[in-house]
Amino acid sequence: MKDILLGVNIDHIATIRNARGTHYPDPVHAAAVAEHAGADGITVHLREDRRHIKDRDVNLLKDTLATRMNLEMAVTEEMLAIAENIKPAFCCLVPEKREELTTEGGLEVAGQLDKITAAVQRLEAVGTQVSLFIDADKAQIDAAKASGAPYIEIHTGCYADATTETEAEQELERIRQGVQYAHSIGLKVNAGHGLHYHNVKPIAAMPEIIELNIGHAIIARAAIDGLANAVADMKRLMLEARS
Ligand SMILES: CC(=O)[C@@H](O)[C@H](O)COP(=O)(O)O
Ligand SMILES: NCC(=O)COP(=O)(O)O
Repeated sequence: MKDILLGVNIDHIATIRNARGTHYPDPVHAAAVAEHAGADGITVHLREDRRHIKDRDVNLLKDTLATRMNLEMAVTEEMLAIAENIKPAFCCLVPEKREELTTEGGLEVAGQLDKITAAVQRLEAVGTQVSLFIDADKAQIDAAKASGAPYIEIHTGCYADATTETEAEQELERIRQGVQYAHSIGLKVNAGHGLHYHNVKPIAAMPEIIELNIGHAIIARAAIDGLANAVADMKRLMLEARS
């Protein structure tokens, strides 16, 4: 059985921290725990609006990660300058809309090939391997190849959001075709977005995929799985105070 890698996206540890403006939970701490549990890499999306991950997190993770950072970011001058300074092992270029709840689709590479190619060259020049977050669409895959990026990450959101089995099967087949085609033209293929404990297996079974990036579902599961201990600890402290 061929190995598959897991990149753990810790954005939503920062979402919880930022909800109260506290110092906890700290994404840096979460990254260490995820690595200890077997994560092959840590993914953070530094959004232009800094709604979850902050510059401080990226700066600290750069010095503390035992595995490797996959920095997701929009293709803007500000983000390119940050990445040139941080020099993450991987940089995943993603589309970004200020109002969106989460990433809504793949990056338009074919329509802005010169801009993406220039970004790839700048990042590769500092030793960062670039991945393009794209839909499983032949034109986008061909454009990704033309840009010189060694990796793509196939957007699995439409599969994850499918509301019927038929729709999920269709999306899965579209992803399968895209993954196989990208692999056949020499691209290294990752995948991610919206994957959870009930939908991951058919994607993980695709042998061409090197790595899955998964965040929201893992952080959500951690909150639920950790709740019993968290409540018991608090109750113990309160009772101790009365003893
Ligand atoms: C690019 C991608 O699929 C994810 O990293 C997603 O954008 C995470 O961003 P949020 O955590 O803000 O949803
Ligand atoms: N690129 C996908 C990612 O990093 C995690 O997405 P999600 O699991 O939080 O939807």
